[in-house]
Amino acid sequence: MESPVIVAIDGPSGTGKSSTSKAVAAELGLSYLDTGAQYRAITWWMLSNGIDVEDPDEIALAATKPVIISGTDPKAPTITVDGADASAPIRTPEVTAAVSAVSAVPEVRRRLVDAQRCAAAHAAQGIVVEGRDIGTTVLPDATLKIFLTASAEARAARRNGELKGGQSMAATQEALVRRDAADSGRKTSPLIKADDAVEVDTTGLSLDQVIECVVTLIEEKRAVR
Ligand SMILES: Nc1ncnc2c1ncn2[C@@H]1O[C@H](COP(=O)(O)OP(=O)(O)O)[C@@H](O)[C@H]1O
Ligand SMILES: Nc1ccn([C@@H]2O[C@H](COP(=O)(O)OP(=O)(O)O)[C@@H](O)[C@H]2O)c(=O)n1
Repeated sequence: MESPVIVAIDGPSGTGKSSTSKAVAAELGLSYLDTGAQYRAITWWMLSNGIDVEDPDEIALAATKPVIISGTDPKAPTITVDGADASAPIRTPEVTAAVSAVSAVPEVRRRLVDAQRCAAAHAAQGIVVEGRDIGTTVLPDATLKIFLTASAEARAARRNGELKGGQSMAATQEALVRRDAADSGRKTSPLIKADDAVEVDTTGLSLDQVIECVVTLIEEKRAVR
């Protein structure tokens, strides 16, 4: 019996991790886990409960309090916090501005990484897990590791497209680069390409081309197992 395929897709903001991961998982009948949504969810809980997100000690003390549950159907992924749907509030600018600080706290990472590994272990058909540290820390033995990249300009343009012009391109790019730096520069599980990850620069590619590329890489891996 072939063991389930485990795919790790990491990379900075706006490279296409979520869009690609969901589409690839749906096409191949795999589960899907958005680990960024989990970090956003715990950040939203902290903000909603008056935790000072500039105080790592206060964050650490509260790290295990919220119950965070991710649904892994790529066609309809879900995330709840203490039983309530959190899919909308976790995408607000307030959460986006605070998530890197909360995510840098080891106690936060420890509880979420345990949950991520558990989800991967229970995905009978296999799973695509996207984030910042999946290939390096969460699932180092993944069947295939992809590291998506793109120019800061392309990523800002894509993000701005999503924000429906809520802020200038320059402001979006500046916020993106700042968060990338925070994620890459932190001590615990920094954003970095795993040595055995396949890098895909998506700058000049359409989303469909990226999806096709990743599906092909997975099928090639499966063929030699
Ligand atoms: N290669 C691409 N070309 C054009 N648009 C893209 C590409 N990849 C993703 N997008 C779009 O950019 C936005 C951000 O993509 P997303 O998958 O959320 O990136 P990430 O999860 O890496 O932040 C979405 O609107 C998505 O449809
Ligand atoms: N595996 C992960 C995933 C996200 N994160 C943190 O969560 C934030 C939001 O992740 P996200 O994937 O929702 O962000 P985008 O790439 O969609 O902009 C990141 O900027 C990181 O600070 C992390 O630390 N580790």
